[in-house]
Amino acid sequence: MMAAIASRLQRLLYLRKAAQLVWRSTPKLTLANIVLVFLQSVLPLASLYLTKLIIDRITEGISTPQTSLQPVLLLIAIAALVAIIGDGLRSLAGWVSEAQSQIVTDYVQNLLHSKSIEVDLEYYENAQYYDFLHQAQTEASYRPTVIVNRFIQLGNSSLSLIGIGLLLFSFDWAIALILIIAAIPVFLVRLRFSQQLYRQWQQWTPQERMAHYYSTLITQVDHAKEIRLFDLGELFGRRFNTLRQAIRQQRISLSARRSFAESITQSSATLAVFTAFALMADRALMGAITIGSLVMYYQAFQRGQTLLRESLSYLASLYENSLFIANFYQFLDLKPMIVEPIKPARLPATLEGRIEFDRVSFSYPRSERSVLEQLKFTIEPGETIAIVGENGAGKTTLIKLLCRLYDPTAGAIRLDGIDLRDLSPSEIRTNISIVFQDYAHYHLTVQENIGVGDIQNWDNLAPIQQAAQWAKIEPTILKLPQGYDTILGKQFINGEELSIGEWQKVAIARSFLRQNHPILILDEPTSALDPQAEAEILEQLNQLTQKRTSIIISHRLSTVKFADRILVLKEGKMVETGNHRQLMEKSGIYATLFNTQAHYYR
Ligand SMILES: Nc1ncnc2c1ncn2[C@@H]1O[C@H](COP(=O)(O)OP(=O)(O)OP(=O)(O)O)[C@@H](O)[C@H]1O
Repeated sequence: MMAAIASRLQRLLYLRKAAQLVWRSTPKLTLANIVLVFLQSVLPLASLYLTKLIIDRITEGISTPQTSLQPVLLLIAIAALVAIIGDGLRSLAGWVSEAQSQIVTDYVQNLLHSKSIEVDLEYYENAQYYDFLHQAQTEASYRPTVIVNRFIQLGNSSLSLIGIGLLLFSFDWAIALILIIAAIPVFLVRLRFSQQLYRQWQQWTPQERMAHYYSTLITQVDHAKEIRLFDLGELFGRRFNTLRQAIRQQRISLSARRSFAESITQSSATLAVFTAFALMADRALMGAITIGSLVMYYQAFQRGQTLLRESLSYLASLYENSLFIANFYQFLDLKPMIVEPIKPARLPATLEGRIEFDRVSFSYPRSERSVLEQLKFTIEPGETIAIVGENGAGKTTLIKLLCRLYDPTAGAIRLDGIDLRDLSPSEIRTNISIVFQDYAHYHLTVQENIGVGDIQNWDNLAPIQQAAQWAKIEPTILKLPQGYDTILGKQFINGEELSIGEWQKVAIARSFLRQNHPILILDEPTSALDPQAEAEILEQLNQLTQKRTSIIISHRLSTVKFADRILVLKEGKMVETGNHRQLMEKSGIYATLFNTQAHYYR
């Protein structure tokens, strides 16, 4: 009971927040919207009154011969002017509301983007996060504008309703009561179906996302080759249809039930109008009211009914929107675990680059499995360390911890003696230059693709050209139609596709751009390169890593052979350490791996 009340109050709070959001993003247009809707609600009252005056003048004129047409024409002209102004205001209001919703949509999208950047990497490995994101993306872009419009419309229709209600009450309270009673069932039906729609929508989200996933598998370039070669199109298409069919059927069935319930309540409301009409006709026949008044009261009753229905429907819509907007605010409330300490420690102005793993253990969130166990080693400034080990040994995970994308479950990682958890994540990351195993392909120009490695200077072509030369990709770039200005990838017009190895060289160039960063991390940097390119880049690396602390992960033992020290990981534990010669003499895991690889090259 208390929980239900708390959740209702929370929803009211979300409505307020949504209204504030719209106000913050478009104050002028919101004000214009309020004024326009207000004016639009006053005009119908004026035209009602004008209709009464016109009819009364005509009936008077019929009974009094030789009455001039002029006063009636004047009234008709005023009524026409009011109608024209009404049309103009409606068009203007349409434009204002469109402009407002465009701005709010982009504003909301920006909030979603900021939160997506802020949350931990861990959220991206969590299906519930994607459900949240999907719900926020599909609903939040337009709901805040709808909420504000509903508030304004509710305010206005309530104002008009008060006017019409007073008019009807002054005529006959029973008629006013009929008006109210007839509207209540329509309102209750709307509330009930809003709740059902929301509940079902929450259940649909994972299925909708999965259907969307199958659709992207079929339509996106990433899988286009395999879809054709393995003939997967029909299978994925079928799965998409099965999911969509289930959702569609539930939607259609809910919509049918809603329409049926609405038609019943609506018919009773229509019956009420005619009952009221009969009562009014009786009064007119008894001579208690003029024909003009009959028309006015009847129109007032009809208008009052529309207004009341609208007001209640705006209320129901506010309720429905409060349900749907809740997910957006819950998404915005997600808290990153990897945060800036309240008083971050500062790294020395010139970082030495000593890295210390002090009995570091790690399990991924929501997983019992230990990925790293009691890792203890120190990398001295300027040292080049290689990490080897079979697939799944924990090499990339170790790097993710070092970049503070995750925090260790136990133990500590220190940079120049300072625990990473005491440092601001951005300060750690600005000292590291890295090539990830699954580096990104940006469908941007070549210059931008390399420039993202040092975003403060990405306009500066000279260092980018230098990095491209070191990564041995410049000859390829110069052959592209627009050189460094060529867009890479085929997503956009005039885009040029590179080979996988060429893309990898672009990623390497990106990391070379940060040549002043004291720590260099390369996770499988040359996996797609031909032996010649690999040798050239390794040679370059040797020069660039002279004074930097460097970590290289590679399965190609020829790549790691030259490292100062090699760490061998097995199932998250460090099982051997030493330089190439020492490890070969030891005849352990490393020596076996090296000899196996060498055997295949002989
Ligand atoms: N995001 C994740 N959530 C849960 N488990 C993960 C995640 N990423 C990796 N793992 C698990 O952690 C273990 C270590 O993975 P990691 O990527 O560090 O291995 P690796 O040594 O780099 O392997 P490879 O040589 O194949 O690149 C694997 O068993 C993997 O299943």
